[in-house]
Amino acid sequence: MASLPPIIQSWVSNLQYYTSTIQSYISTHISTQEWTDYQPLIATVVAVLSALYVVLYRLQSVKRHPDEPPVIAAGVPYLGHLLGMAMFGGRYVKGIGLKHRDKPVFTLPVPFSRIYVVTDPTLANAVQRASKALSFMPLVPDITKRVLGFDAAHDAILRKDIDPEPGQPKGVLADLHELVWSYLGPGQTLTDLSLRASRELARQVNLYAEAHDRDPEVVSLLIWIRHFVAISTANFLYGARNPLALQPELEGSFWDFDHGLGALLMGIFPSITAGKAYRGREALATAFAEYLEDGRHNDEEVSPIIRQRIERLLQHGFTLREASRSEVSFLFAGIVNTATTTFWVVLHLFARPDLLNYIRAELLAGAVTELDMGGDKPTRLLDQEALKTNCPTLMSVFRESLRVGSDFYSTRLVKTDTLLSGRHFFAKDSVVQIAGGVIHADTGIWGPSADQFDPVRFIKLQQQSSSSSASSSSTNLTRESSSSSTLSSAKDENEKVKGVHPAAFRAFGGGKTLCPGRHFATHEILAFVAMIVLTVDLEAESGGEIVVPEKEDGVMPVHILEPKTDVRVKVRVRKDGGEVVVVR
Ligand code: HEM
Repeated sequence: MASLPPIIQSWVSNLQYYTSTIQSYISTHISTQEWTDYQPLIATVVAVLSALYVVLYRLQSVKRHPDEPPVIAAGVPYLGHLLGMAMFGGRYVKGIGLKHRDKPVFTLPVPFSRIYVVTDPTLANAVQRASKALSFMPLVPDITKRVLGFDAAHDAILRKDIDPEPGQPKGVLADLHELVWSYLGPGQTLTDLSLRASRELARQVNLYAEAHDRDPEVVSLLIWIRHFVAISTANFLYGARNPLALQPELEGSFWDFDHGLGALLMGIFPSITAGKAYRGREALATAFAEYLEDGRHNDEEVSPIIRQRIERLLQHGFTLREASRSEVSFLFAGIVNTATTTFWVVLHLFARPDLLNYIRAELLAGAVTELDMGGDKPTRLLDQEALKTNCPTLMSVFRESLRVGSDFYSTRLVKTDTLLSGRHFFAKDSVVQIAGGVIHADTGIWGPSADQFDPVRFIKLQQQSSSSSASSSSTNLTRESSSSSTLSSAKDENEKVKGVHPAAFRAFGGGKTLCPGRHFATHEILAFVAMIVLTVDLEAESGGEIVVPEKEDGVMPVHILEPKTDVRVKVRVRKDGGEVVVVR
C-alpha cells in the first residue's frame, strides 16, 4: 500500500473503514440466514457504486482540450472542490495552489463547468488584458441580486448593455463604473474627497481624545477602528443627515450584513439561512430609501459623487427606493476594506514598539508640524499629501499589511473559448480566478520570508530594484515589471513600486475591475493611522505585549481578512496628543 499514490491509499483505507463498520452492523442486527440472502444484492450495489465512482473520478480529469490547464481531481468527483470551498472558504483553493506551485494555472472540475485558477502574476496580467473574452461583468447581476436583493424590474435594468465595447451604448453598471473612475482617479475631485474624509476622521479622533483624555478605556481594536471609519465615511459621503447618523443602531446592521455576505451569496432562502445579514441589509436599504425619498442627498454637504450616482441611476430607470440598494453597496465599498486595513496597520505598529517610535519620528520629520498654541498639548498640522512621499516606512507597513491581509480572488467569466497566451485553453462559460492569496504567499515572488510580516519589505524591494537596475543586471521581478510597463494598469501607484511585479500585488484586484478607490483609500488610511499614532498609546488589555493573531482565512475572502481572535487593548490618550488639523 505504501507504493500506491496517496489518493488511492486514502480510498483503500476509507473502504476498509466502511466495510468493517457495515460488517459489525450486520453481525449485530442481521441473522446469518438473512445475511446469506442479502449478500449478492449488497455485493452488486457495492460493485456498481465503486465502478461509478471510478468512472466519475476519471471523467472529471478528462481535459476538454489538449491545452486545458492540468486538472486537479476532487476526492468526491465534481462536488469535492465546491464542498471544500463551502467548508474551508478561501483557504481551500489557496492550499491547492500552494501545493502545486509548479503549475501557473490549473483546472478544478465542478458540475457542468470548470474553475481555472491562475497563480502566476504574468498569467494574471494576461487574464486581465484579455478583457473581451474574460470578463467579470456578466457575473455581476447574479451577485448583486443575491447580495443586495434587487427586484426583478431593476435586475433587468442592471443586465442591459452590461459589458459594452468602446462606442456601444452603456448600461447602468458601465455608466456608474465610468463615473466612479473619473471621480476617484488622480485629480481635484480625488484631492477634495480625500481632504473631506481626513478632516472628518480628524474631527472624530479629536472628539475621542477630548472625551477620554483622563479616562483610558479597554476596547476591541477592530470594533474601535471600524466605528470611526463607518461613521466618518457615512458623514463625508452622505452628509450629517445620513442614515447611520440618524439611526446609530444601523451600524450594527451594517456589520451583520458584512459578516453574512458569503451566506447571502449562496442565495438559498437567504431570509432563513442568512437571517442576520438579510435583516441588516433590509434595515439599511429601508433607511437609505427614506434618505433618498426625503431628498437628503441634495443637502449641500453631501459629496457630489453621491448626487451624480443617484442622477445616473434615475436616468437608467431606477426608482429612488431601489437606488437605496446601490448606495448600500457603495457605502460598503467605502468602509469595509478601509476599516480592516487600518486595523492591521495599527496593530502591526503597536505590536512593535521600536517600529512605532520610528514611525512617529518619520511622521514628525516628514508630514506633521507641531504648533504651540499656548495649551498644554501641541496642535499637530498633518499634511496628508506628504504622507505618501515623505513617510516611506509607513507606506511600506501599509502595503505589507495589504499583502499579508488580502487573499482576494479576481474572478472572470469565460465568454468564448480562449487560448490564453497561445498556451492555456479556457472553455466557454467556465470561471477564471486569479488567486491573490497564493500569489501573495509565493516565495518565488516575495522571497523566503513570504509567510512573515516584514514592515520594510517594500522599501527593500525598491532598493534592490534600484541597485540592480543601476548595475543593469535586472532581477526577474524587475524584468517583469519593465516588460509590462506599457499596460494601462501600470499607471497605478502600487504598480509603480519598483521591484514588484505589476500583477503580484493583488489587494486592489487588477485590470478592468481594479479598485477605483485605491488612491483615495491610501490617502485616508495613511492619514487615519497617523492620527491614531500621534494621539493615543495602546497596551494589551492584560498589560503585556500586543500580540498579532493570524487572519481568519476560513471564509470567502471578499475583502481584507479579519483576525482569527479578538484583539483587546487599553487606549490611553497621549500626554502630548493634542488636536490634529489636516492642512492639505
Ligand atoms: C484598503 C482599502 C481598499 C481595498 C483593499 C479595496 C479593494 C478592492 C477590490 C479587491 C475590489 C475588486 C477588484 C476586482 O474585482 O478585481 C474593489 C472594488 C471596488 N472598490 Fe475598493 N478597496 C478599498 C477601498 C475602497 C474605497 C475607499 C472605495 C470608495 C470610496 C472603493 C470603491 C470600490 C468600488 C466602487 C469597487 C467596484 C469597482 C467596479 O466594479 O467597477 N474601494 N476594491
